[in-house]
Amino acid sequence: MELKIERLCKQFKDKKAVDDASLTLTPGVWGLLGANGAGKTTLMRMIANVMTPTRGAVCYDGTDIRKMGETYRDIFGFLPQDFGYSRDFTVKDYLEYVAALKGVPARETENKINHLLEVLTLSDVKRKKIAKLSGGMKRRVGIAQAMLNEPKVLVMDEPTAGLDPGERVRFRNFISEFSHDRIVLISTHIVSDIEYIATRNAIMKAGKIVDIGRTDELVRAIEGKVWTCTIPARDLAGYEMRLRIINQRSEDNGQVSIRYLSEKPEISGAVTAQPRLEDLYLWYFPQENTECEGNALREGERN
Ligand SMILES: Nc1ncnc2c1ncn2[C@@H]1O[C@H](COP(=O)(O)OP(=O)(O)OP(=O)(O)O)[C@@H](O)[C@H]1O
Repeated sequence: MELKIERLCKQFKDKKAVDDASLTLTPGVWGLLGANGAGKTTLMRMIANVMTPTRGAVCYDGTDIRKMGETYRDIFGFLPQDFGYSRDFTVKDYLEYVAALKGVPARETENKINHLLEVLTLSDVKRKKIAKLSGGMKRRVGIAQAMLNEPKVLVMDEPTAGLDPGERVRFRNFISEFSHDRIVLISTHIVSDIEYIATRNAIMKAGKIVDIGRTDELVRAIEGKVWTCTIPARDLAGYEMRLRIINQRSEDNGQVSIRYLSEKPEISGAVTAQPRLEDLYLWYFPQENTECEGNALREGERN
């Protein structure tokens, strides 16, 4: 099974949102990484067949998805950045409605919904209106609707946005299991969410796919460029001006341990560290601030 993205382009007036992107997705979890505006959402919408490419094609096992019609809908699941629902829908009503739209056989619907509600810890709110749920719960309802038809190809745009650390860990385990024999494409700003589960990654910059590979292959590009050391806290501001500091942690005695990207050690006593996907991301996108939920989770997981 493969989903082949062939020289895909999307032009919005004078903006090339996706520029000649080619990528062959095979079973497993794929991370789609890119800064804001890189073109991830536009690419995913074309893969979901809800946006027409200006040029190029997406082919599922050799057939253009635009020619597949309902057959593609049956094997495809999509979590858009904002999924639409009527304000009056309860979680259960909404999932039943989506199941019917997706042609899930009526006799299987209840079991499938209950299973997803349980795994996504939504069982307690199944009779609540979606509009009244927290952001993280709404996101999980979105994940459930995308997975109702047990899709062969599952595309999720920022699925972990708004999930708390525990929910993210459960999500990752669930997706890892689910991805066996299926293609799962996930875009996220929380790099650590992808790092743990992605079989492969595609990196997108200014509409182009600039790198594709397994995490260990990709991070080889910055081998010897990630450093760690401990410095006096009072010197931190000075180093922040000169170095690309990825992470910092206050230690006892007014010290701070830092992790930074540099061609050379720059600070005496610094040692090289094993590069991670987040380091690579910051190498590609130096202006991005990844000081977000993902870092908090990673620190917790290290301890
Ligand atoms: N309908 C549209 N009309 C005009 N420009 C658009 C449209 N949709 C997206 N763009 C532009 O295309 C570029 C890529 O946008 P896109 O939303 O695909 O990026 P992204 O990587 O998903 O970013 P984010 O992470 O912020 O969602 C951006 O410059 C965006 O402003």
